[in-house]
Amino acid sequence: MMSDVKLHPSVMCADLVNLERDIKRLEKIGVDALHIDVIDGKFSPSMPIGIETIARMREITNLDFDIHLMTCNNEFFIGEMLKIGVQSITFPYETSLHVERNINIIKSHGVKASISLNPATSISNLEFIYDHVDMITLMLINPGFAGDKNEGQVPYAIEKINKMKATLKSCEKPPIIQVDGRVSLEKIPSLVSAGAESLVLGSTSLFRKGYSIEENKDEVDRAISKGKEND
Ligand SMILES: O=C(CO)[C@H](O)[C@H](O)COP(=O)(O)O
Repeated sequence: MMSDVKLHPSVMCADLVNLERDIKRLEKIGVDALHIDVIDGKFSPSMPIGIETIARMREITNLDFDIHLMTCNNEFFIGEMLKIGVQSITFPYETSLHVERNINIIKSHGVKASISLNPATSISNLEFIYDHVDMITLMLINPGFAGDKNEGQVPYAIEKINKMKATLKSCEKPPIIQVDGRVSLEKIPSLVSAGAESLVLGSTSLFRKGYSIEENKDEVDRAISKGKEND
C-alpha cells in the first residue's frame, strides 16, 4: 500500500547480530529510510549503534539514512555522519548551543536538517527556525531506550502534535512532523490523524516480537489507513 506517511524503522530495534539480514528485509517490504539512533551514553545511558557500524551499513544498502543524534557533542557527531554519507541528520535541541549553525553545516552538505525535542521541551523554542528545518522529531518518550511494552509514552503526545501542526500552518514550506518512541500499532491511528507524517517504527510495531517484519508491516499499513480515515 502506498501512503504519504513515511515509514522509518528504528535500527536499534532490529536484530543487531543479524543486521544485514534485517536491512535486506526492510528493503524488500518498502520503507522510506532507516532511522539510526546515535546515542553517546551521556545524553542517554545507552550506546546501541556505533559510528563504525553505521559506516559498514552504508556499504550494504542504498536506503536513505535518517540519523538521529542523541548526543551532547553534536558538532562532532554531525561531522562523522557527514563523512559517512547520510541523507538526513536530526540533532537534539537540548544539547545544542548553536542550533542555527548546526542546521547550516548539515544543509551545506546537501543533507536534510532536522531537530528533535524531548517530551518536556516546548515547541515554542523553534519559533524562528521552522522555515529552516526539513523535519521536527517529537520525542514521545524520554529518549534512550526502545521498549516492547505499550507504555512510557507521555500523555500529552497528541496535544503536542496538534499544537505543532497548528503552528506550522503559517510556514511557507512546513517541516515534516516525525514522532519517535513507542509508536505502537494501537497508537498509530491517533498519531496519524493528529498530524504525524513520519513514524519511527520500533518494538511495538514493525519489530513486534512473535511476528515477522512482513506481517508487522501489513499491520502498520492498516493502522495508518485507520488514522487517515479519522483525519
Ligand atoms: O528513539 C528511540 C529510543 O530513544 C527509538 O528509536 C525508539 O524508542 C524506537 O523504539 P520503540 O518504538 O521500541 O520505543
